Amino acid sequence: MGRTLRLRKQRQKLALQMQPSAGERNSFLSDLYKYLMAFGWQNKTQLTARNFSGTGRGLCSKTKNLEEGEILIRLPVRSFITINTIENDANFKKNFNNAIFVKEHKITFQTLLAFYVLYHSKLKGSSPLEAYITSLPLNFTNPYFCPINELQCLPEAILLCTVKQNREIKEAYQNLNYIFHSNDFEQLYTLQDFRWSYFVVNTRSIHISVKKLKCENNFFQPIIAGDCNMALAPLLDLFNHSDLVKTQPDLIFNTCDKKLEFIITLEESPLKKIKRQQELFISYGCLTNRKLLIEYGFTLIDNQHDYFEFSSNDIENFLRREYSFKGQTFHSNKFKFIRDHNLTDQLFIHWQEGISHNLRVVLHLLFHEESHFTNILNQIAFGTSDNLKAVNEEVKLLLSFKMNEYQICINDLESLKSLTPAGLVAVGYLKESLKYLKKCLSNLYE
Ligand SMILES: C[S@@+](CC[C@H](N)C(=O)[O-])C[C@H]1O[C@@H](n2cnc3c(N)ncnc32)[C@H](O)[C@@H]1O
Repeated sequence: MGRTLRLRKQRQKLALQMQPSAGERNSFLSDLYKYLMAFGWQNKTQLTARNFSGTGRGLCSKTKNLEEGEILIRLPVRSFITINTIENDANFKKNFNNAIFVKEHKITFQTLLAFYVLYHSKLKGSSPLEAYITSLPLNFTNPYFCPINELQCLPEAILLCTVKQNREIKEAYQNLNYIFHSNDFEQLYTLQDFRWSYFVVNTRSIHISVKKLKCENNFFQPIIAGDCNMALAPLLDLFNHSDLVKTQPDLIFNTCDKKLEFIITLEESPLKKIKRQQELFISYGCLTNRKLLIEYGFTLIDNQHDYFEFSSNDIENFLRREYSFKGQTFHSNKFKFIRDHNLTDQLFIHWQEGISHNLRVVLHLLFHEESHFTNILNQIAFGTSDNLKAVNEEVKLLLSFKMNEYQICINDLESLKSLTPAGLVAVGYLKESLKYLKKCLSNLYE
């Protein structure tokens, strides 16, 4: 069997495995409805969950056609898991002794929220959040979940992001172990389990202003680094993302029951009318495919918000390995200047808008500036952009260099015997990036 056919079959098999069987399908929904209705929720838009081809599980309206300007979902904020939920959970708080909270072991609210989900997932039938916990996915497809042999095939920039996530997760877990009041912490809550709950929060949390929540207790306040403007929102977190829609989240005060409500309005959609049973999307923000891959474990085809970012390592590798620069030397003062002035931030290319200002400056300084004296470099970098020479030829070489690297990554991944769901998603990202780089390159030749 050819490699492409084998991979296609593998992809189809995995897609089937990831789909719940007929019996399991949406069995969580009725309990989730009951959970929400206990807080006064009315399913005004008749939302239901379904499996959609291409995006997996998502939401649609069972009976209503919806259009721009309409509210997609309206939920009572009391049904969310917020800092208030945690602060008001006396049983949960019993596991902590806030007298030993020290600044060396501070945790982010994301960590506390992730641990709260994990804690409730272990309570099984006795958790008031059981209906919500049951609605959560068991697996994720972020590159973080790629096994070593797949990770080794990924581009350095992706690998570095997963290394960073790993460091943050381990540090968070150690800090939780320190503040949790039991010697059995690691047996009760394994690092493996914590990874799951960490990604539950990473892929599903929403932003909510803590000021509007009016926090009554502050037991955890001394141990939290940063703000608590984050929440888990049952049902709402079943909406998939689209780059083509514009949605507006709002926190409003319902004058009838005098309670806070969270609503999402559909502001713009390419489909003016979304028919019943058709998938409803929200926007998670203007996110690039790299961000979607790292944080959410998926990518979009022809993502409207995409651009391609280069790191300082990319530029260094390009100078070191590009064949046509063999024998060429680049003065170390230029590198120092570029680093010291943070010119390696925001090095990107957009297929229509071209390269970012910083990328233009960096390529000019490296390839077109004869002087290496700081005052001259300063004048060029921070003077008018008329001083900058055209760098099209260097950009073409940089794009070809990067395309070659991505093609090698794809070949390496596809030559593995089998790929995990996370590996398959990573291949999809690489192919989409390659397509994007080709589009940028062909624009330069026009
Ligand atoms: C907030 S949840 C949305 C509901 C999720 N599909 C579920 O079954 O629970 C976010 C996750 O959904 C998936 N997702 C969201 N939008 C997607 C899209 N356009 N295509 C593919 N997967 C998507 C990703 O796995 C992401 O991490």
